[in-house]
Amino acid sequence: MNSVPTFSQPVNLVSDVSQQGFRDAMAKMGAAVNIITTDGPAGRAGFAATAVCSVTDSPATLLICLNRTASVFNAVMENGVVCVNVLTSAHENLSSLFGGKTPVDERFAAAEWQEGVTGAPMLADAMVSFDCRIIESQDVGTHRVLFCAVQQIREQEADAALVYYKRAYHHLGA
Ligand SMILES: NC(=O)C1=CN([C@@H]2O[C@H](COP(=O)(O)OP(=O)(O)OC[C@H]3O[C@@H](n4cnc5c(N)ncnc54)[C@H](O)[C@@H]3O)[C@@H](O)[C@H]2O)C=CC1
Ligand SMILES: Cc1cc2nc3c(=O)[nH]c(=O)nc-3n(C[C@H](O)[C@H](O)[C@H](O)COP(=O)(O)O)c2cc1C
Repeated sequence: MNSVPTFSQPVNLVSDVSQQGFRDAMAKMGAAVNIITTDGPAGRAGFAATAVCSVTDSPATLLICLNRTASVFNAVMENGVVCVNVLTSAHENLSSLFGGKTPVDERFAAAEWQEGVTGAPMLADAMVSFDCRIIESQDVGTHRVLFCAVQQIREQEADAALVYYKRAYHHLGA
């Protein structure tokens, strides 16, 4: 079951750039690290993600690119809600847990969570959390692009952000 509308129009994927060439180039694009969580009828799940960006402020909307082979995929699509938890420098180990093959209960046991308005788990000490409802999605290659309407924002004070750059974690603003 899939509660989020998905546009099936194929996207032109022709490119002369190799997969490895693209990844090597993308490794030079530093990015904030996030833990994306969901909860609802399909259960709790979460994954680490750098492919997150702002779409528009009117109405407040984010996009997330989720690999369709990820273990969280069905839960995210069936629940139709996500919380984007932006990580601080204190969350390096947590990111590794949510980015690997770790069982879901072990991932969530490593931190404290609260419930946002959508029911998705909010990381208690995140830099900022965006609690969202998924309103549209589009498949592109291996990934599904999720368009997410922001329902609630919670911000907190933190010394430094967690950044992923050249295949390693860095602390920004420490
Ligand atoms: N957007 C994504 O799906 C990302 C997935 N990852 C996962 O973490 C693993 C380790 O990543 P790295 O240490 O950075 O080394 P890597 O060489 O596998 O990836 C380098 C960069 O390429 C991009 N990338 C990697 N896999 C991708 C994918 N399937 N689709 C689109 N972009 C992708 C990301 O920007 C990543 O930081 C990756 O192999 C992948 O499984 C990591 C970052 C982003
Ligand atoms: C730093 C980092 C960033 C990641 N960014 C993304 C991302 O933006 N989109 C995505 O689908 N997977 C991303 N991943 C991979 C997922 O977190 C996860 O490892 C992958 O979906 C496999 O998880 P599974 O074992 O639960 O299937 C990233 C992993 C790491 C370590």
